[in-house]
Amino acid sequence: MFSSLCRYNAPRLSRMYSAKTSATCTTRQDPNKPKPKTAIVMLNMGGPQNIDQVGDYLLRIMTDRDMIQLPMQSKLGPWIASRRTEEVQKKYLEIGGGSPILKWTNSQGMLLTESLDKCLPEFAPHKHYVAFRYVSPFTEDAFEELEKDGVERAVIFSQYPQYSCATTGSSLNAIADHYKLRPIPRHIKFSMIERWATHPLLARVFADRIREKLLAFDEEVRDDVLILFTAHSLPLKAVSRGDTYPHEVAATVANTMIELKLKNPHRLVWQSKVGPLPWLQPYTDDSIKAYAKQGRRHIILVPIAFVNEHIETLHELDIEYCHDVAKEAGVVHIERASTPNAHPTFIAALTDIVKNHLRSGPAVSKQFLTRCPHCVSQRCHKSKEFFKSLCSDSYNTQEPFVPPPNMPKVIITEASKA
Ligand SMILES: C=CC1=C(C)c2cc3[nH]c(cc4nc(cc5[nH]c(cc1n2)c(C)c5CCC(=O)O)C(CCC(=O)O)=C4C)c(C)c3C=C
Ligand code: FES
Ligand SMILES: [Fe+2]
Repeated sequence: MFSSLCRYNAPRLSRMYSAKTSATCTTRQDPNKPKPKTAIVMLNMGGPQNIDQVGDYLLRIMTDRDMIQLPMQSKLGPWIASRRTEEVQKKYLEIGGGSPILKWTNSQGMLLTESLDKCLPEFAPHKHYVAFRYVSPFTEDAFEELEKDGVERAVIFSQYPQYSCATTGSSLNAIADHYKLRPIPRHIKFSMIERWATHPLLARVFADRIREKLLAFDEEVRDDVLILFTAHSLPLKAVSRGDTYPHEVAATVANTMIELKLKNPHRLVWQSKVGPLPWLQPYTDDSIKAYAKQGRRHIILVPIAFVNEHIETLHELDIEYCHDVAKEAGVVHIERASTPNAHPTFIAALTDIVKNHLRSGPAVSKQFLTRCPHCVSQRCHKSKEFFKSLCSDSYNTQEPFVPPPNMPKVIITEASKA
């Protein structure tokens, strides 16, 4: 049974976006909205909205030295990008013509700010700004827009739950670069949420997503289904440098298993390697094949480092692994857990994270200010100094993080079901 692919309808993009998309494209048009007081800047890498954007998107990724360091990068990066373009364009065509990441980020932003307006009236009105690293709406545009809107405070909120210097770190460096070229708006109080891998409601939403799919298995095998958590891999060079991403992903996995309260076996495996250098293993496709050989033929794949659907889930997991690889390996039944998307518990998680942050900070965490043990990048050093100064007026940067006393209360509103 290869039902993930059959049952899942890849969301079709309702319209093609122009080259430059507003950072607040779904909220900007409303003239009745009051002037925002608090900006929620949602950092992510972004994905191409149509296949014409794929070439430039890949070029930006492969030439970003925060993302990956290649030998002779100025030549090898563009070469890998152009060699990959046609193949990646085909994949985007197979999932509806582009990445749904903008659609999901906007839905999450709208639901989050609605919910914040209700529970934090002292900071309202809140407005979300989408800040993508490699495609429009770009990070720089989001900051220009929030300055124009005249906000009083801005929360820089990474949408990667687990921090990596390659992903969130790269977006933050782009903000530091942006303000090298223009005056820093000192009247705005800036602060940052750069990681939230261990938030209890994140584990709860992943556990819900797994339970949804466990029900599709026959009762006799349900307790033995192998839960295969899968995350985007990372070059081994970055792991050896001390990037925190692998252990933060493992922490989300552990919390999810605790929340599930099930005795099913589980493992963490890695997907989406790019380029010639060695990356963190075991790879997801190899693991499916190897487990099938060992006789483990009932599997759920759980994308644990993505909060919304995109090419890595809709194509790599659903089409390549759940369908092609699993079928060939003789897997009897494989399912793929949905990503959080607009699940009400996920919106409650985002709300709780921002609420705790705005109420008790810190504006910038000590964890962020500490570099990887083997980091030699002056860019990282300068960017951390920049954020220390940018966020210093907002709260006491020395204030320790106070985790919520108990499991936060989940207030489920009539948020749209994913
Ligand atoms: C070049 C090196 C890359 C590193 C390191 C890397 C880390 C990394 N990426 C994500 C999340 C996503 N990556 C996505 C696509 C994507 N990633 C890379 C390269 C690296 N990623 C490329 C070249 C691409 C484009 C697609 C492809 O060519 O295969 C996406 C999908 C975006 C979308 O379609 O909407 C996500 C999400 C994480 C979490 C991560 C970890 C450190
Ligand atoms: S590479 Fe991690 S802080 Fe520089
Ligand atoms: Fe990636």
